[in-house]
Amino acid sequence: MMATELFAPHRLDALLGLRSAKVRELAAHVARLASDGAEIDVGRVAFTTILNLLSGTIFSKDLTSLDDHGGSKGFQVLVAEIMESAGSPNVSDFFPALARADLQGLRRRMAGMFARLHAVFDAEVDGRLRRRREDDGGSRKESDDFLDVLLDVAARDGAKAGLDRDTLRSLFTDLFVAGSDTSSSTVEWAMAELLRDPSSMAKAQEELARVIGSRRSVEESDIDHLPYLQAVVKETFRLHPPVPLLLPRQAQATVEIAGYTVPRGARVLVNVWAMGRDEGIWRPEPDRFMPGRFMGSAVDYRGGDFELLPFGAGRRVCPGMPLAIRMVHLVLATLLNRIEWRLPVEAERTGIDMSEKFGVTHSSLCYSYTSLSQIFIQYNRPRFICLLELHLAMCH
Ligand code: HEM
Repeated sequence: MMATELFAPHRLDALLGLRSAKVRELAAHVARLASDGAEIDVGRVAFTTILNLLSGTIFSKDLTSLDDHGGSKGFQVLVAEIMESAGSPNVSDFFPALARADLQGLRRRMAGMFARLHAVFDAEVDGRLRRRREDDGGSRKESDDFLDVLLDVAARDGAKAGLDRDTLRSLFTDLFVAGSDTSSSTVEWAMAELLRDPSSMAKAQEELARVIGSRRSVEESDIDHLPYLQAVVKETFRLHPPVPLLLPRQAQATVEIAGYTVPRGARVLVNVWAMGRDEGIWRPEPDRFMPGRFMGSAVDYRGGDFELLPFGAGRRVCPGMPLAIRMVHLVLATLLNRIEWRLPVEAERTGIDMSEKFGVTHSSLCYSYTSLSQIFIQYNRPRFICLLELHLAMCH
């Protein structure tokens, strides 16, 4: 259903105007901060914008705001907290016998956070059902967003559709948790890499100036005409895949792969982080950010080229990929279009801290025309490498 209904091109196209409005707000927000001489927290504005792009697509509504007034931050803070807890190493994953004891209290904390998140979703569903009842006995469509599609299917197929309240809650939770930090951290890594590499930054901005001209806002239809921007996104996925080990798999049968025996029932982690830096594949300088390596190359990230798999591949490939690709290019292009970025004096002197942090963490990277304060981003490299070696050692 995700592939055929929710993320189908016609559905995403139908909500194109809504996403366009969100990135226009982002452009205006950044311009306002810049004219005030304020610092711009790239991680925060990207995260907020992506959350609203998602909530627009799902509920036709903003669930947070770029401006800090009012209580609009609640939802954003909640999603960020869930990401952080979900990404924390959990002793129970490695010693299932201890799971019931919930030694770190993670399960208890997550349950509380999910209850708050579900209350937000319940309010959206209840409100929509009420309005649909008021409109022509429930037959009129409100907006063609994901919620309408799901309620239409539930109304048409009844219990057969399997879309009861619990399922809707889980589905929305999956979409927000899986779709927000992954997309916004990609934008943030791309900006960090471009700031460290002025010649790539200049190329991306020249291309935007050529293609977008004097228009203030970038549209999704422009993306096809921005090959260098696309190369920047590919190079960012190669070096900084937001899900570095994909989702765990379990071997259904004992198989031999590259000289290793993977026994039936073994849990297998695919280390796309290491694959993206494999010097046998990525020559020259696999650790260096060089978007130009993708210019004129047919290698793509949609699951067909096994050297670049930020969205996974096969039956469990990320279902949100069509939306993620649109959002990441759109937000990145909006931040780069007609804006001259510079690091703050201090960061200019010390360099950007590009170290990675364990967990699915809402990162914070601040820039302005004149300043950047800090950066802390995901995933601890050594830990992931150790984990993979441990698994291979266990399987061998
Ligand atoms: C740059 C952005 C994104 C990246 C890199 C990404 C990557 C991934 C990866 C690697 C997986 C696991 C696939 C596998 O193990 O083979 C996954 C699963 C998933 N993604 Fe994404 N994702 C992104 C954005 C999104 C968005 C925007 C949504 C929805 C709004 C989304 C929804 C999901 C869901 C629901 C799953 C779980 C699918 C399942 O259980 O099989 N993702 N994603």
